[in-house]
Amino acid sequence: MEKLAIGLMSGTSVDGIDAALVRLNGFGVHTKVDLIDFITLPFASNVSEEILQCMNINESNSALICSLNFKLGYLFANAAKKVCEKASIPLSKIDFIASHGQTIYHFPQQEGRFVKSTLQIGEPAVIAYETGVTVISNFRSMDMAAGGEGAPLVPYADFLLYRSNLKGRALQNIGGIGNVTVLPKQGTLDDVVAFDTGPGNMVIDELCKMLKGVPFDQDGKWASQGIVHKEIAESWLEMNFFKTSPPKSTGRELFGSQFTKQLLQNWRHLRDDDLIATATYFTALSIADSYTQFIFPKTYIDEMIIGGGGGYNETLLRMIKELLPNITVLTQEDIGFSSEAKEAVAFAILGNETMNGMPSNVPKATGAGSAVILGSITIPPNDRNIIGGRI
Ligand SMILES: Nc1ncnc2c1ncn2[C@@H]1O[C@H](COP(=O)(O)OP(=O)(O)OP(=O)(O)O)[C@@H](O)[C@H]1O
Ligand SMILES: CC(=O)N[C@H]1[C@@H]2OC[C@@H](O2)[C@@H](O)[C@@H]1O[C@H](C)C(=O)O
Repeated sequence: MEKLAIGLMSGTSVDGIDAALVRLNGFGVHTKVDLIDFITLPFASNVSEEILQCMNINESNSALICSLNFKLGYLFANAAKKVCEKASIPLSKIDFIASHGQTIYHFPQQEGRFVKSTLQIGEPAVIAYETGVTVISNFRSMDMAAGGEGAPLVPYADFLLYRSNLKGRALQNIGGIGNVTVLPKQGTLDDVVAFDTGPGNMVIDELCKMLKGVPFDQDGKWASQGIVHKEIAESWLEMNFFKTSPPKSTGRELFGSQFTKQLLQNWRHLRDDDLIATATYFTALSIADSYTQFIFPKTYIDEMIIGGGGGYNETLLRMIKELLPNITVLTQEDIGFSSEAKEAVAFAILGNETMNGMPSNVPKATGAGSAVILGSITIPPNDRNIIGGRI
């Protein structure tokens, strides 16, 4: 049966809310998905600052998180309304909204008194009330309850959309964080491997903010003008995270502003453009090294397909191609999809699985003990039929 759904995503870059309006047919391996429309609503600078403050363990507090949860709920609801307006489709025609929310903190493993846990905020009751549409949210918690890291979750959608009988594929996302889904040629869901490769644009963005007063390195321009200090980037790769075998996930906790401040302190003698070039090479190297260590020994890869905003950084793309000369490196655009919309579409697909009672984590990717149905369902205020059988 055909369904209309909206996927909402706000990622680790904290640049804005992506909203993808999609048409879905079927579920599981029979899923067909068409992107009808897509928007990004950038965060006002005071909102992104507040989110970053909430994420910072030294600056956050419970009042801030309490308020931001609702504030983001309204912003997510607005993004859903706006994408419907753009597509001239009334909200009343939407079957469900799948909202990833904003990750505020992520402990993939226990750290001292902090137990393994993850928190995505953006109150689903507000989204359901404001739109009158059923909302699926809190996707990561059930995977973590089942022993997983709660991330990455997109691999399930990657398997449905990009598996191939002819080619081994690696879907490389370069958002704030980098993560890869490995789809062996003729593989089944059980053959899918996925993990976070390290920083995506996070360190580059931080350097651009601190050194240039701009949010990111547009098309990789600053990096293209700088000199790469390969030996310095290689020394950053000595961190334990890069040596750990998958499953593994990471975030701003490891590669956020603290990390970049430390780099600036240690390498302050380098020219600004050289630091940005070296950080860009660091991302490229961390991706290439992940493939060499953990993917190539087990799986033949024909092509890497890059998604996420990093796909627009031409210098980063060139460096990845140079470091991995034996595989074809493409972007989502090269194969007729959208780099920006990919994750929002993926969450609409995960929401569809939940509404059909299907598990959608990939235990090998997250480390969960079993495949589980993801998400919490929030019923809109006046929908009395939903428990009676529509789910
Ligand atoms: N034209 C461009 N040139 C260079 N970099 C760009 C460009 N457009 C976007 N980016 C980068 O992409 C980032 C946003 O990427 P994206 O929206 O995929 O991240 P995200 O979804 O927030 O992160 P994650 O996938 O880790 O959750 C920006 O912060 C910027 O660094
Ligand atoms: C905890 C969390 O929000 N993790 C994100 C983050 O951003 C990229 C990478 O780190 C990935 O692990 C994950 O997001 C994508 C959407 C995922 O779950 O597949």
